[in-house]
Amino acid sequence: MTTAVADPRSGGSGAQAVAASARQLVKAYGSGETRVVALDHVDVDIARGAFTAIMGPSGSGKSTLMHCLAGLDSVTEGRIRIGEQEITGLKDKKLTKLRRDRIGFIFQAYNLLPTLNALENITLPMDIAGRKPDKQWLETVIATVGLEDRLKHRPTQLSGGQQQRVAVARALAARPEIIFGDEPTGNLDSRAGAEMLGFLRRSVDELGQTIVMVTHDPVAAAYADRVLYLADGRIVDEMYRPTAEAVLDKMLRLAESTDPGAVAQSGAAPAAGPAGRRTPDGLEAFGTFDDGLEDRRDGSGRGVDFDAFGTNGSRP
Ligand SMILES: Nc1ncnc2c1ncn2[C@@H]1O[C@H](COP(=O)(O)OP(=O)(O)OP(=O)(O)O)[C@@H](O)[C@H]1O
Repeated sequence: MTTAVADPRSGGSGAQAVAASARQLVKAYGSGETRVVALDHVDVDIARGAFTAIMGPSGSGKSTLMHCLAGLDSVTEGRIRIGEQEITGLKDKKLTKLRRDRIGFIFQAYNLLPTLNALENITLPMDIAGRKPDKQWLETVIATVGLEDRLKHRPTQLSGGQQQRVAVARALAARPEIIFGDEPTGNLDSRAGAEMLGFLRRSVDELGQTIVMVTHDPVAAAYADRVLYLADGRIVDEMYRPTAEAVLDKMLRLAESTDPGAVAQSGAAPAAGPAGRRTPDGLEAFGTFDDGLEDRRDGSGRGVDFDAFGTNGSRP
């Protein structure tokens, strides 16, 4: 299945620049009886300057897709491009350089170096690449993630949320061509998560940053411009301008179509009640169903400093 980057906001006519793409991407692990096809002929274009979320049940291939797109994992078949450059077939050294110079990462395990303080961790990728940080931008990033008074602290002296903010600041500071995040807000409480997502959103809107994020959380996905749905290693659906409700609804329908029993057995009554309370059971296949949905989604939930991050009104 081919997923073109048509932008419905421009009436579907204007094709957007592509930041990364996969063509007929196959990723298989193991061999013989233990062979697992994690990605099954995936075609996808990731639009430049847009925020893309990847969703799908546990084991559907989300992380594998992200790792392959980011050049962190080899592919079994197919081609990956970052911008115009094909990365499949690149030798390790070139791939490492490409990742270092052009890609930013935000993982749940923050991968901060314990011997460096927060500021040093934030600027480390640029230091390694021999690039001077743009001082003004660095200050903007640090101020926005609220780390000004923690810059001299080492990771062990920071809370989990602060460490994650360092990791996000590190990814953004170098202004990479594309940032990949694997559940970037997974370990944050809802307030810190909303702040982080607001900041990522702002970096897309105001700075043209390209972000790809794997998430299980409909609220997080609602910050994106586009949601891709994976099931069994294939892209089975997508949604532009998502809302948390619409994402949740789509997840429910996909869970029903891939495992009708799960939703039926849960006693779910999809027509009744608020979407967020329907069928946590039926959504288990999607991993961590976020029970805090309503808290963060309702009108008053916007008090969670969305304004401070310039996202008020439009998201999630
Ligand atoms: N290193 C590996 N060796 C063997 N199989 C693997 C490996 N990594 C992933 N897989 C398998 O590939 C499939 C896709 O895994 P992947 O981690 O991409 O799924 P996911 O959608 O990110 O799942 P989750 O939401 O649970 O993190 C799964 O069946 C998984 O068991």
